[in-house]
Amino acid sequence: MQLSFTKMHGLGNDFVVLDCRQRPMPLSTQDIRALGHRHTGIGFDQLLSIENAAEHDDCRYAYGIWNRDGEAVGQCGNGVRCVAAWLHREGLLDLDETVRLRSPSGPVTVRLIDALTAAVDMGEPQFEPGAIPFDTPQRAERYPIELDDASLSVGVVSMGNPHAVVEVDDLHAPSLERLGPQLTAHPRFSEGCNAGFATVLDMAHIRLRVHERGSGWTQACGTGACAAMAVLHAQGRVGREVEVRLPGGPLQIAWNGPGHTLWMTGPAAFVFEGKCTLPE
Ligand SMILES: N[C@@H](CCC[C@H](N)C(=O)O)C(=O)O
Repeated sequence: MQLSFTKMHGLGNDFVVLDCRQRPMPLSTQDIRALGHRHTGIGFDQLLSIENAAEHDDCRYAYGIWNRDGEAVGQCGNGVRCVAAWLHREGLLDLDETVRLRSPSGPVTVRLIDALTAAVDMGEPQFEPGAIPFDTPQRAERYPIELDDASLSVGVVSMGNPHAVVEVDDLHAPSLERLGPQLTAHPRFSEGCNAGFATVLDMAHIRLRVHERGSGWTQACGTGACAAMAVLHAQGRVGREVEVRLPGGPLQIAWNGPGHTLWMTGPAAFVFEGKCTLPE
């Protein structure tokens, strides 16, 4: 099978983007794993498909998201900015036009500020444990979680995908290498979670690293940045407009609190166009 693709990234969170407007996404779970492999495939954190929206949908296009491990997921913040930039390059989305796109977890509203910068309405953060899903008898701002050799105090939220957010003093502590994978796979998250480790610099600046479910440590996680801002805002640790700096660079996040949707602004980049042949 011949495959044409676009390699893109958002702050180093890298994607293979497939144009699936004329045919359904052709890859199996095994194909995705093989293509995502950094040594024997193309290499990516997530695969994105760009699809036509269903008839009568008020969204102009739809997109699908798969982690490198082949599992389909609900949302990808860096990915949606890349989808918007790709649609613009194809002449399907104008600058400054506001468009709705259907993600696997529901519609998002996107506006391209320039050809490679998008502002995205990521919806309202969901703190209800059942929405994440997170196993707890009652909702709280922070939950104690026991790992093999550490006890963490964790905030949880869904941005269309599950996130845990932990405040830490040192983002480079060697222990995070162990804690990230353990938290991602903790049994209280029945579908796993994206584990964000955040340092609050002041009310408007956060530093963040995310160990992603299905992809491992990434250079940036857009929904992770939204989740960190939402959790830390709910805890009174940051204000309404925050720069979240990830290893790959900064995202701007704005949220007015419960009852409001959250906006993320950041870049998208094209890397190269490619073709590959998959073994039958
Ligand atoms: N990198 C993404 C998140 C991708 C999905 C995530 N790994 C999950 O399993 O939920 C982002 O930029 O948001």
